[in-house]
Amino acid sequence: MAASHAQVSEVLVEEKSSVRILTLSRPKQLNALSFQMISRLLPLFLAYEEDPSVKLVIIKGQGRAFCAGGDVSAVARDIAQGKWRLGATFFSDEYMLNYVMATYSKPQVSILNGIVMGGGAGVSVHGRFRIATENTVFAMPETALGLFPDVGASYFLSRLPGFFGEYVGLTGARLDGAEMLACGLATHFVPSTRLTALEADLCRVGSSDPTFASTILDAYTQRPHLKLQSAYHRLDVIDRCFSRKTVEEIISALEREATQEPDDWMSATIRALKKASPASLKISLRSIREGRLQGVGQCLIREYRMVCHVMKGEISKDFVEGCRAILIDKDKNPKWEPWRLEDMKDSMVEQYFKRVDEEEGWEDLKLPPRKNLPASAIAKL
Ligand SMILES: CC(C)(COP(=O)(O)OP(=O)(O)OC[C@H]1O[C@@H](n2cnc3c(N)ncnc32)[C@H](O)[C@@H]1OP(=O)(O)O)[C@@H](O)C(=O)NCCC(=O)NCCSC(=O)/C=C/c1ccc(O)cc1
Repeated sequence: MAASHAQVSEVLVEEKSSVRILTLSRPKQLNALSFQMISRLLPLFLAYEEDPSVKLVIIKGQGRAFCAGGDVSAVARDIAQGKWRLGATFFSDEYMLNYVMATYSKPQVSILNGIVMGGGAGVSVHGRFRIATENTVFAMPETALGLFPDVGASYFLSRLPGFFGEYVGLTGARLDGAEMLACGLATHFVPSTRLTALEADLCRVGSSDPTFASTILDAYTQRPHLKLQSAYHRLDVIDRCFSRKTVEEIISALEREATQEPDDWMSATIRALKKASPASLKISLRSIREGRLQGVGQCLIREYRMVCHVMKGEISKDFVEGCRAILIDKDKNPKWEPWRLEDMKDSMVEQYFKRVDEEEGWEDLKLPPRKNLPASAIAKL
């Protein structure tokens, strides 16, 4: 099927010898992923995998963002009009793309020279090489939006050192390029002034064996210093608090630490948790914990069940409320339901992890078979 005008104009394609460069191009919306973008990226990635003349794929963003996430406002509109199944189609295609990237047989180089949030992490972190710069701002902000870290985040967050993934996923904390590199979300750090030269060098790669791209990237990478206030210096406190079994225990542990040694980081962390959707916090914690024991495909299948429940809104309607408060009315004052953590009962959390089976025609996410993959194609974190 021919690509539509929106598909073509929102993802720019350049062919440079054996390399394909894909540029996410909705700069005014910070390259938020539209349905058209996802449905263009997926067939392109599949075609490049089949094409022996393609050895490497570069993905980057136009303007000040790599990608600020899925286009939340479009989906919130659909849900408000009772069309949550349209959103489900968006997610199934998006997760499919995440899975293809996580199991991709050729190196994907993602250039993260700006904002990387939510769905933006999903189209980069699963790939082989992730290049951070001094402009990178990474976050998984979903709990502030009534959602949960999806796009395979329960896989990649649960693989971060200690309980850093729980910290990043529950609080929506922002990480800079140095922090992304330190925790493993990025594989390299390259100053933005060197990106043009790096891209030109990568275009000379003649093999899809990742060691060739790796040698080029190693020549450009730097070891940036973590800033003094970096959360990555707090791994001991993060592990002590975010390893707790429940969200309530995590907050109590942080509050105990704060009475002993109050500081700005501790207050900001507690504040972020208290402002987030209680329903989101509880399902996110369980999702990351389950992710620790699952492969990337299993994580995506489980997240798809969860996101369909979120969109159906039969347990909580926090996603529509979060979009209203953050992106539409921008009053930053969501009225969560339930409002208190203790009112989000285990039995309610449990429902998000079940099949949506009473729904006519609803099916679990079916991931495409991935055959004859080289050892380097396994999930990368
Ligand atoms: C911190 C940001 C990234 C930058 O702030 P800023 O520098 O002050 O810039 P603006 O907030 O003015 O953003 C510029 C424009 O981009 C738009 N935008 C900025 N992110 C977006 C965006 N994810 N979407 C749709 N317009 C956006 C934003 O609405 C605005 O549009 P406009 O008011 O018309 O100028 C800020 O935009 C922000 O918090 N964005 C939302 C980040 C976020 O929550 N990302 C989504 C995580 S959840 C996710 O990825 C999955 C979502 C999803 C859920 C269900 C689905 O079915 C499909 C997808």
